[in-house]
Amino acid sequence: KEKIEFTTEQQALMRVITDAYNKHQIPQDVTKKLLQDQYSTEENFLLLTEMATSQVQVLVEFTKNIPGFLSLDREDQIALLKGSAVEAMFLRSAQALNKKMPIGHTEVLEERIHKSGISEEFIKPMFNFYKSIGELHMVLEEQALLTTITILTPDRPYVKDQPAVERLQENVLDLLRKMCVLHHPQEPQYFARLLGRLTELRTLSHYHAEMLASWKVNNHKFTPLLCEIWDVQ
Ligand SMILES: O=C(c1ccccc1)c1ccc(-c2nc3ccccc3n2[C@H](C(=O)NC2CCCCC2)C2CCCCC2)cc1
Repeated sequence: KEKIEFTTEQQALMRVITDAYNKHQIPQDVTKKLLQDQYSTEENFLLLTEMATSQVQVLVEFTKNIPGFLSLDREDQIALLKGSAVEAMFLRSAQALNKKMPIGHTEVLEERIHKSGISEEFIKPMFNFYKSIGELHMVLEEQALLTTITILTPDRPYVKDQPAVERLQENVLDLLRKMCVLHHPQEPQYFARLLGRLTELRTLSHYHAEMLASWKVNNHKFTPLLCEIWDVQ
């Protein structure tokens, strides 16, 4: 059995990232709202744009707490945020769906999402992703580290100093690998499975602009922040 040792730096990194992940999350009221009422397609679209807008704001605050992020080139910081915002949104959505809820609530929530106005062709890949995240039973630290790794992806469009991002990402990858052995000792491939989800996530975000266009509403109105981040309008 491999003895897991964390260096002092790794312990500090884990704490900073976990605390920031906990602190910067929108109140899970989207699930409460969805469980309360059945909304029209228009209302659901508006709800998504509101939730996604506040989630981008929260993501910006979260990245400020990633050690080294603010020392990156300023334009690279923007490129990393822009490149990871949709993926971070789907990760948060997956966690919102897979959260422990009273009996029957998850089914109601899934039903409401199915009926929200999202076109059928995108429902399947989206729920496949949510299910594959749920099966991993990630602990909170793993969720926080996985989100950080997504943000610190060196090969996003327009990133100039990729090696600087790689160095930051490597530290977080090393820490996540150890956390996986610690929390899932019986599953030696767990770390690899976790990283495999990032490939699925990138595919989802690749189609996102097209997915939005297919949402059955007349005019797709977005906030200025979403127009920036989502490449829409
Ligand atoms: O961009 C999306 C898309 C996908 C396919 C086609 C077109 C757009 C696309 C993206 C997230 C979700 C999505 N999956 C969810 C899983 C569980 C709970 C809510 C979820 N949502 C939406 C949501 O508000 N997500 C929040 C979660 C916190 C972080 C910010 C985002 C609502 C919006 C009201 C209607 C029903 C779903 C649903 C959809």
